[in-house]
Amino acid sequence: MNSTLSAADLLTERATIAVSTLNLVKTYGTGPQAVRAVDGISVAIATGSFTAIMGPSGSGKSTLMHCMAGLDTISDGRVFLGGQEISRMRDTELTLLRRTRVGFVFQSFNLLPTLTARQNILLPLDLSGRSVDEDRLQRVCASLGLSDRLGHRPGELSGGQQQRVAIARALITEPAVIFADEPTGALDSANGQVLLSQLRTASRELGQTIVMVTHDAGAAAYADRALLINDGRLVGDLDRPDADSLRVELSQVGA
Ligand SMILES: Nc1ncnc2c1ncn2[C@@H]1O[C@H](COP(=O)(O)OP(=O)(O)OP(=O)(O)O)[C@@H](O)[C@H]1O
Repeated sequence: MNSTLSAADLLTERATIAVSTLNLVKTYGTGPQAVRAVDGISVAIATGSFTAIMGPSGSGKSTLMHCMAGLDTISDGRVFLGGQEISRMRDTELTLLRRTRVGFVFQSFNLLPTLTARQNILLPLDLSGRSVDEDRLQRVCASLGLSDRLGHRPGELSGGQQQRVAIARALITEPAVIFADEPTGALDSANGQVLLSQLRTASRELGQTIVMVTHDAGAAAYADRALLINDGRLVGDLDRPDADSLRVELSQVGA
C-alpha cells in the first residue's frame, strides 16, 4: 500500500483500506512552546492487516494512533476510517463512530470490576442498543480461550485472561479497526506472546484490521507490517518485519 494515494483514492478504495491519513499534522500548544507531535504523515492501512507503530519515546506513536482513531482532534491534513472522512466530522458523529466502528485495547485492561467477563464483552453492544450475535460471541471467546471463564468477574481472572476479555470486547462489534496501545505492557512475557498470537489470529482468521503501538521489536514482529516513527515523521515502513531487523532500524533512529 503506497502513501501517495489521493483523497479520492482513499474514499473509493474503502473496501481495501481500513484507515488512512493524508499529510496529517498534530501540534500541541502554540508559539515557541508548540510541539509538532505528528508532522505530515501519509499512510494507508490495508483492511484485515495487523500493523505495528514503533519508534522512540516521544516520537508521536500514540498521537498518530489517537488521531487515526478519532480520539484526538487534528491540526491539519485528513483522516479516513472505514470509508468515511473523520477529520470533517462533528463531535456527535465522531462519538457514534468510535462506539460502532472502532475497538480499543489499552495497557490497563479497563474492565468494569462488578460485571462478569460476558457482561464486559457485551458492554459496547449494550451501550449502542445492538443485539447480541450469540454465534459470534461464542466464536470470539473460543478463539481467545475464554469460553469457560465468561461467568467470572475481572478480579477472578489472571492478567492475561483480563486482557483477552478486553480483546473480545473490542472484537465483538466487528469494528473497522482495533487500535491497541502497548497491549502487552502489563503482561509477563509468556502471556504477552499468547496475546500477540491471538491478535495475529484475529487478523488472519476473522479479517480484523489491527493497529498496535508498541516499544517492543519482539511484539512488532507478530505484525504484517511495522511503521517506524521518529520526530513525528514516518521514517520506515517494513513488510513482515522480524525482531532483529526492527532493532537495527530502531537503533538507527536513536531508540
Ligand atoms: N496533551 C499533550 N500536550 C502537549 N504535548 C503533548 C501532549 N501529548 C503528547 N505531547 C507531546 O507530543 C510528543 C509525542 O508524544 P506521544 O505520546 O505521541 O509519543 P509516543 O511516541 O507515543 O511516546 P511514548 O512511547 O513515550 O508513549 C511528545 O513530545 C509529547 O511530549
